[in-house]
Amino acid sequence: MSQVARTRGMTVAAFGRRKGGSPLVCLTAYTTPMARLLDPHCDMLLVGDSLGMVIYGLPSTVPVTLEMMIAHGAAVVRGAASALVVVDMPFGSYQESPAQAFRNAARLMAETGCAAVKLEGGAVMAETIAFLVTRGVPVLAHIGLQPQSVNTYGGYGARGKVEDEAERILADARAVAEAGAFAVVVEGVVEPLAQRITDAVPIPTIGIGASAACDGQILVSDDAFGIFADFTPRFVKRFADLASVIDAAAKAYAEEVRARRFPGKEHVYQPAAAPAAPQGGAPA
Ligand SMILES: Nc1nc(=O)c2c([nH]1)NC[C@@H]1CN(c3ccc(C(=O)N[C@@H](CCC(=O)O)C(=O)O)cc3)CN21
Ligand SMILES: CC(C)C(=O)C(=O)O
Ligand SMILES: [Mg+2]
Repeated sequence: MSQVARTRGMTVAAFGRRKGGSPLVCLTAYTTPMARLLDPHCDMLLVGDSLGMVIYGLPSTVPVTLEMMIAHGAAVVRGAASALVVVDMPFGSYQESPAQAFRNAARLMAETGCAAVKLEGGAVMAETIAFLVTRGVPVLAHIGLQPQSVNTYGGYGARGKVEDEAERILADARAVAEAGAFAVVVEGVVEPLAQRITDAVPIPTIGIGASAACDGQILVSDDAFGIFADFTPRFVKRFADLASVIDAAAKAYAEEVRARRFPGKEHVYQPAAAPAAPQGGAPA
């Protein structure tokens, strides 16, 4: 509970003004060292509930807890100097009522120092978004593919392929913008729908699997850097193959340990140098 409000770097207001400008650059981060590395390059760092699948090995984001989001949110805030830090509200922490959402969003903000929270849902969440925003909690909305609803929807397939679903998602975008969300993540929708949404709302659209028509882009950084490969959605581009880098480093370490080449002399603590020969008399 010792986080101080951040007074430099990106604000939600400045983020919102980037609508239609140069694309907003966003990535997920879950740890302090990764936040430090990504911050100079990003407008926003999202502490996504994808951390459940990416770093805890869970089968979906559904079991992720508020405590996990608080611990990782605080870690990312400690590593971020200028990017906006947004923390995902986990499944079950906001769907019950606006009051429940406020209580848990307030904990996320107070205990991590993040600038805003994200929650999944369109028109159904509009009342909750307005309740939070009017009480001091900036909200990033998330529409289209909503991973926390995998059990009701039944999969992670693309959304808005047929016109009636596309119209519902467009109505979701309008509803969250009207409710006061400062921006909206649009996940897994066909390109023409991403374009219609981006044209229809006055807030930035941040796409993931939603084409270059959006005002910005986000990816799970472990996907983009080739660390996570349990599954690879079509929308992921691998900008690095860190899995190979780590594999080669672990192999080299194992070989050197087995050959007793590591640790070397330079890695080993030595006893104090032998004292000079006594000159007679007791030491001072
Ligand atoms: N590592 C990671 N990256 C993500 O983008 C991500 C997570 N985890 N966890 C939370 C959600 C889940 N997401 C997912 C998960 C799987 C697919 C996927 O398998 N997509 C397939 C199509 C699946 C289908 O048609 O049913 C694809 O080919 O894109 C997409 C998004 C996006 N989010
Ligand atoms: C992929 C982004 C949008 C997300 O919600 C997450 O990482 O949990
Ligand atoms: Mg998420």
